[in-house]
Amino acid sequence: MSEVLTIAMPKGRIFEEASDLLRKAGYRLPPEFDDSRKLIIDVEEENFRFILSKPTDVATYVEHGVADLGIAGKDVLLEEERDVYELLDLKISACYLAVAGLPGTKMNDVAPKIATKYPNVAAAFFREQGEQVEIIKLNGSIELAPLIGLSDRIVDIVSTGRTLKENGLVEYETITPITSRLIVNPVSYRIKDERISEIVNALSEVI
Ligand SMILES: Nc1ncnc2c1ncn2[C@@H]1O[C@H](COP(=O)(O)OP(=O)(O)OP(=O)(O)O)[C@@H](O)[C@H]1O
Ligand SMILES: O=P(O)(O)OC[C@H]1O[C@H](OP(=O)(O)OP(=O)(O)O)[C@H](O)[C@@H]1O
Repeated sequence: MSEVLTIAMPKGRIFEEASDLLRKAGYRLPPEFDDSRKLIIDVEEENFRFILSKPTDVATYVEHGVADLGIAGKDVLLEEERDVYELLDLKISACYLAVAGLPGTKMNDVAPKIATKYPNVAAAFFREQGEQVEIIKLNGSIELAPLIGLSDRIVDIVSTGRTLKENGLVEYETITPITSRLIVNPVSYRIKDERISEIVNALSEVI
């Protein structure tokens, strides 16, 4: 019998598409998987242990080795630069990071304010553009910031564009496209390489 692999799955938006992909790749996940408040789900037939976590915490579990594998948004990986390897672009939960703001506005000449959930990505983007900005970290409802005068611009995820539109904001620049990635703990990758390669191959077939 092969060893158990622990996989950190993001709850929320990515969860359904990630489970569908695993099923398409031939893994039998129980119905409990889709409708449960349990945070640890053992799938004995496949020798998997799933841990269900906040999307932003997946890479933390993998970095610390309490999960061998994980599924995480590229946005989170760019923001946190965790010590994990990226094995596959799963091409699910596609969206992109963009700079947005009120239409027809210029950024303040001196230290324009940028509100975002992604302070590191935003700082790196404006640094590369040669702009000195002040980053304001928020945890959600980022689109509020320019509407109430907290910031000149936001850096946030855009998917359908509906949130920007309904709040009267426009996109100024695209930063980078985002999809979810399969990530691995570097030590697990070395010692559980056979099983991990098997999963990578099975998933590659259905991406
Ligand atoms: N429209 C979208 N808004 C936000 N994230 C999206 C969107 N479309 C795809 N994603 C992907 O889904 C991930 C976020 O999932 P979800 O929205 O469930 O988490 P969250 O609730 O924002 O995270 P947290 O619970 O930590 O605040 C992002 O990291 C990104 O990769
Ligand atoms: O382009 P759209 O399809 O409208 O999606 C983009 C919106 O979705 C996300 O917010 P989320 O729903 O996660 O809420 P939050 O503001 O609490 O982060 C993101 O931060 C945008 O606000």
